[in-house]
Amino acid sequence: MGWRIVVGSDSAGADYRLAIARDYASDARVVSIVDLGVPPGDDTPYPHIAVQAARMVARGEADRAVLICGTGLGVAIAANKVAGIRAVTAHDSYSVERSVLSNNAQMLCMGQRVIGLELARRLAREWLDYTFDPQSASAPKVAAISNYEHNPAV
Ligand SMILES: O=C[C@H](O)[C@H](O)COP(=O)(O)O
Repeated sequence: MGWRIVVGSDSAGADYRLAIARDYASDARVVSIVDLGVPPGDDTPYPHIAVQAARMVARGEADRAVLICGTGLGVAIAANKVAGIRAVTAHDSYSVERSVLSNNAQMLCMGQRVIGLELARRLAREWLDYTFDPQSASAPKVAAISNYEHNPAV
């Protein structure tokens, strides 16, 4: 299987987003990349990019998304407003691994003002090594998250 990836950022994350998109363009595991922007200097607020990316993943038009902003926080908060989305901010290798194996997260968010470019590129690359195991002990916990989405009053 090849990954269908969407990338997006606000202006504060544009440089890292472009670098990661370039890496994915030469990664044999990636079959398609949609770049939602924005260019450096564009003042589009990060929630609009994050929700656009999240909706693409939720609709099944992309498998995974990488979002970059200044901290990686705002894009994750915004993306998680979309039903079915599990977006995480992760800046270390172990968290990136567990975000998939424990949480089945489809969206990785990082902060251009928080970590170095080479680490961000490495984490974006490592992230594609992992797939969630629906038979794992983590699966019922992820299902419990989804149940709160479907039954918010419970
Ligand atoms: O989480 C938000 C991001 O870091 C964004 O790039 C910058 O947001 P701010 O301009 O509101 O600090």
